[in-house]
Amino acid sequence: MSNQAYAWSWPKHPMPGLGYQEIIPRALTTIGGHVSALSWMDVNIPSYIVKYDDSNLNFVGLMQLKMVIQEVLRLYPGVAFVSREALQEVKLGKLRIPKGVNIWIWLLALHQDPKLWGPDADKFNPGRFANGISGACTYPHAYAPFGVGARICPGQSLAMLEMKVILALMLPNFSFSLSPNYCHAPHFGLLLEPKHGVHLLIRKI
Ligand code: HEM
Repeated sequence: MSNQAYAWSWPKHPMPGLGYQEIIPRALTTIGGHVSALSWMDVNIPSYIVKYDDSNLNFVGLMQLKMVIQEVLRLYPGVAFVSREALQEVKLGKLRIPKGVNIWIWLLALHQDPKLWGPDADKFNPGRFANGISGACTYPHAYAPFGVGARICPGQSLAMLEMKVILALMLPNFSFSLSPNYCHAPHFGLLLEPKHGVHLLIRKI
């Protein structure tokens, strides 16, 4: 591939799969659309990622990449809600929940509540995770892209590792920006999906 820009469209995945099939294109779109917002890193995106042929692993880079993924999962949790059934009547604050009622916890609302995340709750700001999840929001359980409690996603560590590896291989070698054809339309199917697919311009670095 020469260093000219290529248009690329990541189609909607034909079958609902594990969340990262949606998260990787979403991460690239978010990164492509927010290159200036990443100036908090004070470095170019490609330079902070590990290169596998380097003998010195760049752990700071990996931490920052983790923060980028965490922020993408906050704004666009692939699994948009988790549900629980009340096995017995329970009181949550002033709310009485009868036995047998299904409760849907809508992660988009939880992840963008300014009372929990501050006034920039709707902004892409990976730096908020610099001191971990508890440093990013007032109530750590409010961050739940992998669910909560006993039924929390058992694949979360594998998923985070896979996303880091995939992005660490792509970002040092290609730059991404949004195509003028991109239409921002998060859509709730079984997963939170880009309704019209993902359109990116890719340039070999
Ligand atoms: C970005 C990727 C992923 C996301 C966002 C994600 C998210 C979730 C969420 C929100 C739940 C529901 C948790 C709850 O109800 O509290 C869940 C459950 C589950 N996930 Fe994932 N997941 C991902 C990747 C994976 C991977 C890679 C695996 C396996 C290799 C996996 C296996 C499972 C299983 C088996 C459950 C059901 C757990 C149970 O009900 O006890 N997930 N996931």
